[in-house]
Amino acid sequence: MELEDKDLLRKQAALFPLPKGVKFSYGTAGFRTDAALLPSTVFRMGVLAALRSLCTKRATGLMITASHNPVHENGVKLADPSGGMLNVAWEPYSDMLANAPDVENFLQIVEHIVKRENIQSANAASGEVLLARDTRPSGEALVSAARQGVEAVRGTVAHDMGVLTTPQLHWMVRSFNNGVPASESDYFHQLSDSFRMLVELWHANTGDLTHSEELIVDAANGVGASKLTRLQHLTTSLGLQVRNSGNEGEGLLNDGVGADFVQKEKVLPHGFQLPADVGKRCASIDGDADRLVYFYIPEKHEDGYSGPVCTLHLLDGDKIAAIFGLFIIGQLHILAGCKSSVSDATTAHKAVVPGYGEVKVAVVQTAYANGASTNYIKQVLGLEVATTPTGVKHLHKKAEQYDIGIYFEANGHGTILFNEIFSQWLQDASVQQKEAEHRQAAKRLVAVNEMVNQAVGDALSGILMVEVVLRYQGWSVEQWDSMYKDLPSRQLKVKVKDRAVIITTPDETRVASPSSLQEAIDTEVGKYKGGRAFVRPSGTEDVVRVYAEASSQQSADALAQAVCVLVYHLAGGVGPEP
Ligand SMILES: CC(=O)N[C@H]1[C@@H](OP(=O)(O)O)O[C@H](CO)[C@@H](O)[C@@H]1O
Ligand SMILES: [Mg+2]
Repeated sequence: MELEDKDLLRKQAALFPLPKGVKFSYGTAGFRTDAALLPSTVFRMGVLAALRSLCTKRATGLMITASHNPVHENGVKLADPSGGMLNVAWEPYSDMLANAPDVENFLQIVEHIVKRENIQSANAASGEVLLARDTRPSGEALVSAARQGVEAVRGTVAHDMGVLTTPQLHWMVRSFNNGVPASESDYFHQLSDSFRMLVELWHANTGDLTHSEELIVDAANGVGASKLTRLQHLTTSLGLQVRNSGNEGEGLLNDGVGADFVQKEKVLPHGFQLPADVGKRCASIDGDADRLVYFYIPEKHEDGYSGPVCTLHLLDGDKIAAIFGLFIIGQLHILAGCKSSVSDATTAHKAVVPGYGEVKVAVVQTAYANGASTNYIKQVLGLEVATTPTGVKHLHKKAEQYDIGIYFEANGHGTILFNEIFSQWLQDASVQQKEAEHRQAAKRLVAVNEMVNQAVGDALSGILMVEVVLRYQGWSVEQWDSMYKDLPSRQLKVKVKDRAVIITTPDETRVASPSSLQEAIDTEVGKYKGGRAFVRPSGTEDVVRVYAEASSQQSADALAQAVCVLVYHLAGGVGPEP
């Protein structure tokens, strides 16, 4: 690095001293903590985003959000030039920079990165970083810290894209680097145009539009609310009612609302009532609108269990993956000339499409996927299921290995990826195929590729896709729910002194250390019919997560509770015994 570059960095970095006694970790999805502790981290991530841009000679992204965490927290995530998450090989740099104790140490790490990645210093503006934030009050000051970080690296400029959802920023980075229109308004038009196209193409299908009721969306009092409203203005045939918009009197961001709350607690979010909302099709998105789950309040409870679980029926990321898989395989069958229709998935098998060959399709899940979804996707849809560790960066990478990769975490974060060669083939097929039916199936898949965010999981495009498939199927939310019945499950958290003492196997289903903990879990699981349980340290919260499945809800609850007690005793629990 040249002397003047160093001087500029040194001067700017001195404005953002590291808070005392805090250790930062990039974790599953970027840094998250109390907003007051973050200016130095965000400044330093601005520097890293700039270096990554100079290194790749393409734009990168920096998002200020703490997703589903409470409103006083904030965080920072970086987007790679592809629009995906920061390249994992660069994650160690982010940890090193964020924890550098003083300015000189920070400069040394920057120099190390510059040297190792062979980054040439630039005079003209050759690096670009797109910045955005969610609606948190601390966001504006943190974007300013990020901008100062970006611009402390000579040769890079920051573009403040304003208040956006996380997936919008990722989409913009990807589009910008692909040289296609990349503004927020382009995003909305791309989504709404492809939705309209899919609705038009539905008329050619055998499905019947039996539900015309509007969808009610819990927007977590977050950034997704205003974006959904905007989307709805452009997409008139999408009946939508947005609740928990963050308007006065509607409550705080993520407080008893949003996809994370609904999926983990399985209770109704604020703003939804009995009996007024019984039977309605509802959805929840999270604080930065990258997660989506659906739910409804059933007319009556069939299982007689009076725990909190009965309050709503949840259609989580697994069920979204299942309905997406059903649609995709249905269209591929049309292209392959199979007789089975979209609504007859029982005959599903590998799709061999004339002119292309076998289309490789898979659903990618994590250990948190409900066992019943995995069985359904494999056995009924006939699709391959691949498994990765927690965190969309892992799922996304795996999904890229297929012609069509559908990935979802149970919590509702996921999307459908199309590989470039296959998507080009589909575009050609949509005009060149001899049969009108085949051209239409190809057109539908082209529209899905356009509509569903190719950079990251996106609750807005996810809603459009679910609504399209429900129309094609002529299904109500209850009919969708009945694709398969979830195995009863329970997810809990345990506080321990240092969650890093728990080391899991790469697939996260077993504890490698301390080994006494895995032995104790095995013994406990053995007591329950159809039992399954695993624990892992969270990458976003200071807790150990416990997951359990069993043949009844009472058993799943009891198994999860028993495993919590084991973690508490064998991995250094703090506070009262769970
Ligand atoms: C069990 C669970 O839901 N874990 C979530 C959560 O990660 P943890 O590492 O479990 O805290 O937040 C991640 C980021 O949003 C998300 O990708 C992941 O699925
Ligand atoms: Mg989120």
